[in-house]
Amino acid sequence: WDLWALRCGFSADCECGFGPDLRGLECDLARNLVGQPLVRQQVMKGVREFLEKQNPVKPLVMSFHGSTGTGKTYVSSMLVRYLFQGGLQSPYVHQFSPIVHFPHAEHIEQYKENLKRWIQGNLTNCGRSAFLFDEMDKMHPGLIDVIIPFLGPSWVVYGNNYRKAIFIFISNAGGEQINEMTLDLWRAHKDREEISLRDLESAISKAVFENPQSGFWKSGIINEHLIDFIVPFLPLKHHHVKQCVISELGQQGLEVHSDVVQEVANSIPYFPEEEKIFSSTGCKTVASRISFFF
Ligand SMILES: Nc1ncnc2c1ncn2[C@@H]1O[C@H](COP(=O)(O)OP(=O)(O)OP(=O)(O)O)[C@@H](O)[C@H]1O
Repeated sequence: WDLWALRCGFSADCECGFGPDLRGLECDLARNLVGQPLVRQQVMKGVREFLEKQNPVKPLVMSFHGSTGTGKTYVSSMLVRYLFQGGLQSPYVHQFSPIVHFPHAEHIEQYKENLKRWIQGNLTNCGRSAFLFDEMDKMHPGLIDVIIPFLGPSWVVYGNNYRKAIFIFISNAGGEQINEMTLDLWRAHKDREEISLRDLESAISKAVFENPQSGFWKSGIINEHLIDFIVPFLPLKHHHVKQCVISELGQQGLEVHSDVVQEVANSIPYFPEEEKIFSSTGCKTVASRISFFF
């Protein structure tokens, strides 16, 4: 018996390699995701509520927003790892990156057709599929709206029930607004974690909808409220970066020396220019920087 067989043993859904381990996900997020309490809360709420329903009324649609290196890709891959056998390598988990899949603006009509067919084909193959759309801010505006029929509550689309699917959008759009609001809170001597989810959600929706550079520009996905959970990733502070350094040292099998931890964290740029409170690159460059200090 391997662990996966045990996890799947009693679940009818497991035929698509789908065997959710929500406890594992919750533990991993609590242990390893640094400085993102809203993310933990929103992701767990979203996935739990969705999976509790035998017959969900619509697919689960989550949109991750935040500036670079704050953990969006990290959380999305962790999430699919606890849902699908093989995680990102599962044949039922599909990733799209505009630079790779939709590079030329002049081919947008062809991309629309391909994307619609691709989603439809994969959902026909397995209703429990997951679709990850990376770098939504680099997506040509208008393209993403072809998937609207798959995101809503319709019973059937093109003859199939697609309401068990999971869609995740990832983007830097809205990151500036999140950082600005977090900074305002800091300036008001309030805790970073006191930030209001509701205020963030509306600032992010407005920012992505009104920005012509965003894949969600004037998108029906925003207008028709098809996103169930907007997940804001807050900028990380110096002590969060130190935690990333410690966990990266552990992963690389290196000894944790407090002076190295401090030096790596100090070597990263912080904003605003004067006060240097939040990391400009989150934890993104931590892994590559460690080698400079050994
Ligand atoms: N909040 C966090 N907690 C723990 N580790 C983190 C966190 N944020 C980032 N990291 C570390 O930094 C690496 C890079 O982060 P990640 O790729 O998730 O950033 P991102 O938000 O997707 O950035 P980008 O917008 O540039 O794609 C991760 O693989 C992880 O090791």
